[in-house]
Amino acid sequence: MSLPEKAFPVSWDQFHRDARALAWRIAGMGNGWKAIVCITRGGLVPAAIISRELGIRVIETVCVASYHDYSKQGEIEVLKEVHAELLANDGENVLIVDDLTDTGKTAGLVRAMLPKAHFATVYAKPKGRPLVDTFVTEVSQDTWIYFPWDLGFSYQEPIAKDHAG
Ligand SMILES: O=P(O)(O)OC[C@H]1O[C@H](OP(=O)(O)OP(=O)(O)O)[C@H](O)[C@@H]1O
Ligand code: HPA
Ligand SMILES: [Mg+2]
Repeated sequence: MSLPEKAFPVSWDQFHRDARALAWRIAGMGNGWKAIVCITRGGLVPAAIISRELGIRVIETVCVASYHDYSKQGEIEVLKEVHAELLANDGENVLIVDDLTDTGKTAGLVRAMLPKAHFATVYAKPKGRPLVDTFVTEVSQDTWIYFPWDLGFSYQEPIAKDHAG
């Protein structure tokens, strides 16, 4: 992946609102969820917010890592699988939660484990979008989303400084 051109920084407040908006969308689909499977680590924060909003108290993890270096995707590694009990019935009534889908590789991998689960992310880029069922905000493929847990305060160059046209 080449270095993304645009930056989309997200504050805690904005992330909380967007994750809650995702919970509202999922709430409209009924309340038969038997568990959330969150994709660590990014899925942990939206899973906590959705769990609180929808009263889903069984939370499982699938531990996946692929971006070892900032913005560079390596081999996807599954560090921990989903518990066998949730794999039964192909993940029916299971809600998979992640912070975003980018190339869709992570979503594709986890979807294959739980083909009947509902896949929800807060943000989606065009390549990953077809792999998720519900999301809140789409950002372009050449944008890097900066999550509040990765950020500190720093000076920002004006957008027009190096931007021709
Ligand atoms: O659609 P993709 O191109 O597969 O990228 C999306 C995945 O990348 C990030 O996770 P990452 O592997 O960086 O691990 P992390 O959640 O621990 O930060 C993000 O949280 C998604 O899970
Ligand atoms: N932001 C943060 N983590 C990511 C992204 C992104 O845009 N794409 C894949 N992992
Ligand atoms: Mg992740």
